[in-house]
Amino acid sequence: MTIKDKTIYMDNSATTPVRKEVVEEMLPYMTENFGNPSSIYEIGKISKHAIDKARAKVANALGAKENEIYFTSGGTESDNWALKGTAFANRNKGKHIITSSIEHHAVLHTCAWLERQGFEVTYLPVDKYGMVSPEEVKKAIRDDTILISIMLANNEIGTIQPVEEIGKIAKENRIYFHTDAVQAIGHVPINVKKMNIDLLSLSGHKFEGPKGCGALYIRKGTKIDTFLHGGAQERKQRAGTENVPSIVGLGKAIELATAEIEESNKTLLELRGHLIKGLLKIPKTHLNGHPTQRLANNVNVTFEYIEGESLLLLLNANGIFASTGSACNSSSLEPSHVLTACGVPHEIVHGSLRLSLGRMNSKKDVDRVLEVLPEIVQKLRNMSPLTTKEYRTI
Ligand SMILES: Cc1ncc(COP(=O)(O)O)c(C=O)c1O
Ligand code: FES
Repeated sequence: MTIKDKTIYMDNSATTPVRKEVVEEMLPYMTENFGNPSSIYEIGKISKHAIDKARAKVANALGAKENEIYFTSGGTESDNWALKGTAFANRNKGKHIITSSIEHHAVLHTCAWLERQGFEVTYLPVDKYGMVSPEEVKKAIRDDTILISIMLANNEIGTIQPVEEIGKIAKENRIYFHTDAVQAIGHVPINVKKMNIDLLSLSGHKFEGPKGCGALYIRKGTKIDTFLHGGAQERKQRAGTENVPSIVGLGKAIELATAEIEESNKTLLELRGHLIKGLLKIPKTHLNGHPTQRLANNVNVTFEYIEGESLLLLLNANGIFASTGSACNSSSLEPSHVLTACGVPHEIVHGSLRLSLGRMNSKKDVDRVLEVLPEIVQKLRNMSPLTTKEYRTI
């Protein structure tokens, strides 16, 4: 399906379109510069040089050194590598890991697997805004804690965690600190040194780069096992012929996204404010996530009495693309683990809607959503047996 002029894409937390400037940089690496970066002849060297350039751009965006950046196949691989790699490399020191109950499944399912391998995991609760308390992190630390993994920003509700404080606690206790920054790139300024981050995951397709390409920052000196075994690529840490075009694209995308953070947040905050204000005019509607400590592009609301999936179908029929929660969850009928952890009551958790804004969205799009949504919500409420009399129009 192509995105036609009249459709409105408001699911930028699921993925983003690849930006024109990024595509242009990528193209030569799919055509004339197709060499294998491990080859020593000219077109091989061109590819190798392009990867080095992209690595420098990622390092620059994070305040890291170039030799601390490793390219991967995306956020999921980076999270898996960070957690499994540090857990096994440090198991002589301990077997305890601390994380939160609202992490992405790339972290939560990896933790569950690690538990089956004999590690022990503490899943910290969050407050009603989805915030992890640094005090709770401190209290959860044991003598055998080897890793703390807390995401920078949540993919469903956009809550931004006090990562700098948590990083400081980890450092004081000589525990490795990993953060999943997949949703934060291009929205939250990052400096891994200042924030005391030892490992950081990112993914190209969330900031107008290509899909299937990401990176893991590993602070120099971190004890971590190799995740993919094979050839000597990525300084022998991550085997496999590099995805050169995508790496080049990721480099360009992170460069642009980081340079434009301030300007982009200013625009997005205005749109977000307008959207939230309009949505909360619909009766029995609640904002999920933190009122201020949230990603500038994230809106997540719950409408009482209705069911998110039907809402999405009717929005889709009106050319509006959105999500009920996280992308992978939309095919399962399980209630969102994030909203559940925030204490959203079971009866209404299914009535949630995530609208995530992007550079393509304008005030006109927001106005259109605000024109269409109240009617859809009312239509569904009229159909639902749960709706009380005062919220029905027929
Ligand atoms: C917070 C977070 N972590 C990890 C991932 C997984 O990234 P990828 O799709 O690149 O595997 C996502 C994507 O949905 C995400 O939002
Ligand atoms: S499993 Fe992918 S969004 Fe949760």
